[in-house]
Amino acid sequence: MALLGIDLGTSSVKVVVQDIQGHTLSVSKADYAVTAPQPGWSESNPAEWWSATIAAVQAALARLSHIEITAIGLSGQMHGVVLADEGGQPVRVAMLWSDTRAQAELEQYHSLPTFLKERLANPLVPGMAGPMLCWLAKHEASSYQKARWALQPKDWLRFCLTDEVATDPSDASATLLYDLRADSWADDIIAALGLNRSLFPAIVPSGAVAGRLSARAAKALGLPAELPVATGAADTAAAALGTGLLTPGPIQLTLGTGAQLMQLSAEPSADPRGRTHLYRAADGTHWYAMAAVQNAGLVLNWVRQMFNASWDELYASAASVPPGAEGLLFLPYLTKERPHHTHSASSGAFLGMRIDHRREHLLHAVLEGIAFGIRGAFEALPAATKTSTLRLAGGGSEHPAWRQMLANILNRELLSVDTPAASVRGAALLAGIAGGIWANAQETASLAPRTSLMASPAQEQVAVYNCIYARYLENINN
Ligand SMILES: Nc1ncnc2c1ncn2[C@@H]1O[C@H](COP(=O)(O)OP(=O)(O)O)[C@@H](O)[C@H]1O
Ligand SMILES: O=C(CO)[C@@H](O)[C@H](O)COP(=O)(O)O
Repeated sequence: MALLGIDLGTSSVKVVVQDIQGHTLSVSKADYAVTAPQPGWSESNPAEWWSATIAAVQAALARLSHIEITAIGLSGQMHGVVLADEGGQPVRVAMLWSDTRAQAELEQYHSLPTFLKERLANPLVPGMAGPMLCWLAKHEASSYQKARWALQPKDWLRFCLTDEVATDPSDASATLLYDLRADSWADDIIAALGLNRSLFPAIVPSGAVAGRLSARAAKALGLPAELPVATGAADTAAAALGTGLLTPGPIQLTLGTGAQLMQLSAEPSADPRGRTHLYRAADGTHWYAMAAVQNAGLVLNWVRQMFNASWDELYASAASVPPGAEGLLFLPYLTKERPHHTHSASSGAFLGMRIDHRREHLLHAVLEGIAFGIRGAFEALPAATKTSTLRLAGGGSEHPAWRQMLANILNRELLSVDTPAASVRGAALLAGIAGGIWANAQETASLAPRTSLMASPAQEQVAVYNCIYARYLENINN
């Protein structure tokens, strides 16, 4: 008996086959493109998601012989929107969380009555399904009208697997179309924005069976038809479940194309300063506060392309150049950042460049700039000052020199969670709940991966970084 987890990330799809004791039997991944056809736009082609999923599932299964998959679970990048027709065909490419074209449409949100805005319990940012649908309705009315469904990425993928449409609370709550108190689509807000309510699917618990693998999808993946497919969860929520984070307290930092700092809460308490998000967790009982960083791995991807640098070269610069890159400071605002600070730079910059700076200074400064951005987000979480340790997860957290830089800049101990990919492990656990292995998320607690100390802040560097961080804050506030 084994479980199949699929995580539809921003840069790649990850697949895991896991046994019911929580051991990883096989992993695979397949990449796809994120494109920016115009400044501020961020899109992916769902057809590439589907072909990458087929390739990754086939590759994961090919490494195993005689494996019997009991159920499939999903997780995925959050906030974006796929407009699909009745049969699930996308009517245009997907718009992603890093897309900022709907900035002007936020005005529609700002003009909602306060009692309605309060139900959203979240800061208003453009890269969420709600504002992006307002943009589509206004600027691409033909696609908007052709659409039968407006889906989050992993919900579209499940549609391909099962021919059934659904979403779950963790993804629905991250659309700016959800009432966090009532735990349902915010019908009156959807109506006030002039959006069509019937675009949004039923909300089904993350660990419920949302459909069964269709004969067509089964043939493509090389699996038996009729396997139960769990509704699944948003990637940050799935990462908490996958790392065994099932109670309020610890703060977890997930580094991927974006970076997220999250902490579970027992109550749906919105951030009164409007700096951090509040969403539903994957366990069906908690909420979580999240400070999300747009400019994390996507800036690493950009700098690698610009400088034609390998991952090793990029990370080697963390140790080969002294803290502060000898006066060079990078502001990582390549896309509009989420509102952790009252002000933030509206574009990226290298500041303090001199003739003696070499390529590795630029690479090093980029790593530092991203880490300063993560520190800003961390400090926006109300519990940050009480926390001396952070749990670290995600595909962008693997290099020791980068982890050490993060520990020094955040001035926190970093714990590693012993799992190759947290979100996809969460997806596999949700498959287990849908498949009847566990009754609920709490029952997976005994499978939690081990944590161990991975990096401690070096105090002499912490002091240096505190000064450079002050310079960073001054510059982003200008
Ligand atoms: N050595 C590395 N190989 C691949 N990606 C890396 C590496 N180091 C950092 N990254 C970053 O991590 C991201 C991939 O992490 P992952 O958790 O798979 O993200 P996602 O879910 O966004 O696809 C990439 O966008 C990249 O910026
Ligand atoms: O935007 C957020 C959270 O607000 C991310 O959770 C995205 O969902 C992307 O995650 P990765 O694909 O970078 O892991």
